[in-house]
Amino acid sequence: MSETNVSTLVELDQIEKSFTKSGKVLDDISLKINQGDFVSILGESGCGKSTLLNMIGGFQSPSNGRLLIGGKPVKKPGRQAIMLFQHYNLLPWRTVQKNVELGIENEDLSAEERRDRALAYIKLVGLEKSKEQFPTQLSGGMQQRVAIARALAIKPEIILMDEPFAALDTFNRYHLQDELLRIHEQEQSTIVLVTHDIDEAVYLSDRVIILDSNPGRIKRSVNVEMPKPRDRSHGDFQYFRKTIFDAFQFGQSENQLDYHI
Ligand SMILES: Nc1ncnc2c1ncn2[C@@H]1O[C@H](COP(=O)(O)OP(=O)(O)OP(=O)(O)O)[C@@H](O)[C@H]1O
Repeated sequence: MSETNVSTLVELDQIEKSFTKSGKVLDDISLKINQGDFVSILGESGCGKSTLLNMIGGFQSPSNGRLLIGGKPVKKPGRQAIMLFQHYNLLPWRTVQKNVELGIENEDLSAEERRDRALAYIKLVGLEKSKEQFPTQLSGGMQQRVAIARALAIKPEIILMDEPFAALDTFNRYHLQDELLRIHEQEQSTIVLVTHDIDEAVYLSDRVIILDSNPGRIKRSVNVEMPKPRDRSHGDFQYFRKTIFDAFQFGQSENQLDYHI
């Protein structure tokens, strides 16, 4: 295998993951993610997408293989990779401002520096007017924006997203996808997104990794070579959707598919 170069942020080399009860869940996963990449992982339910994300985040260890972030083995969760979930995990008794400050309370910052940094990311996600509100006063889309601001304030090297927009209605989901693209461009973040939504993967990603099941292996990697922001009605967009859809359809009857297209 080649040496990790400057732009490679995450490197998985022949990763396997087995659980005592479930047996081998992931097999022979080799993948490089460059700094600033937006990579989506698509696959059937239970194929190991969350397990893969958890390993990159240091929440679980590979059974075999090598997993490096910035050239160093991932041994435990840390600030290098932050996970965002479908449920926003905000503290209901804290305001937006205080929720965003939460992740940086252990950092060596004065109260003013902490407040200013949190506020900068609250502004970035367009919630400045809501900074003194509590989570229950916000829509689901706004709560997810708070969670995104909280993750960004930590300045992680990589943001891991496990179906972050699945709980939102279509309108809010499209809106948040556009926000995420803007943030990705502005912050040059590295993002790994697990999704069931082919349209979402094509709209957002530089690369879509399609996993097989039992055990989860990389079936196909598709580079979505289209400028952003993307037009969902463009022929090239349809082409990438179809390419990915066909990769799933192979060997399956249509009624087994559980994907939004
Ligand atoms: N801690 C664990 N102990 C035992 N088995 C586990 C554990 N975590 C995950 N698994 C098993 O590993 C397999 C992959 O689970 P995982 O949650 O990674 O799949 P997924 O692709 O994210 O699924 P979904 O799309 O439904 O969220 C499943 O069979 C699951 O039961």
